[in-house]
Amino acid sequence: MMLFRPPGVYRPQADTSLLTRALLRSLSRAGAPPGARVLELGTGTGAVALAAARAGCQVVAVDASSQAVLAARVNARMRGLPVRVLRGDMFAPVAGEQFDVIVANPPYVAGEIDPESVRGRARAWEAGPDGRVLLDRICAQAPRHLSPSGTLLVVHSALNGVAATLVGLRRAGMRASVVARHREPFGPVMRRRADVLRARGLLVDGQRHEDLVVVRADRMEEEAGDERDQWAA
Ligand SMILES: C[S@@+](CC[C@H](N)C(=O)[O-])C[C@H]1O[C@@H](n2cnc3c(N)ncnc32)[C@H](O)[C@@H]1O
Repeated sequence: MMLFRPPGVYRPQADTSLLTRALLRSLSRAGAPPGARVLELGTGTGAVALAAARAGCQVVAVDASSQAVLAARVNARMRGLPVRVLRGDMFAPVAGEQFDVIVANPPYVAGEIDPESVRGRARAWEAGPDGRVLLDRICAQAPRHLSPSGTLLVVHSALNGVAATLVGLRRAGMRASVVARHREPFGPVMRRRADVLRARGLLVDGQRHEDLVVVRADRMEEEAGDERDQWAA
């Protein structure tokens, strides 16, 4: 069945499928909680959230765009899948809630436009000077929305700095690593922006591809807590 996608809503792309595959792999691992509570940040058409619901998870999907919220609700209803779709800024609509898995394919294209002020289709990709405005918020805030053994899966371009994501997550008390990587030719947005990014040293001459990465981070506050207790004793 085709996805309903009103104008301005992100068309699922290579980053969407890379993240979906990583999520399904993670859900099928031994020890993954059956009927896991899954949160998707920035759901767009809901493609990733639908895959989680199909796998038997209890799914909440959030997006800042009213058109995306409409699309995700319609797509879930057309398939008879129970996805709770909420409109709002990142974690705000789920304040105080915890999840076993959080997934995100956030905006991550570097540019001069302030992502907080952008509206329309560009909201799917505009992510500030180094493309990390939303990524850094996710790294910092995910731990408090994860259950004690919860997992974050976030996809972005290696151009945003994989080390920055790993360091940000480790600083937030998570065990983090790259679990998937895929080389993709630039899409239309990156082709238009390549000259600007090259001038700022973010691309090498002639580069027309980017590596997409999925970073997985597991909460380890229990272990950290145990260690702290040991030292305190
Ligand atoms: C790259 S698209 C990904 C869409 C979908 N998850 C997919 O993979 O096909 C990023 C999504 O994040 C949403 N978004 C942007 N800023 C947001 C924010 N502050 N809070 C929640 N969603 C946001 C956009 O509207 C867009 O739907």
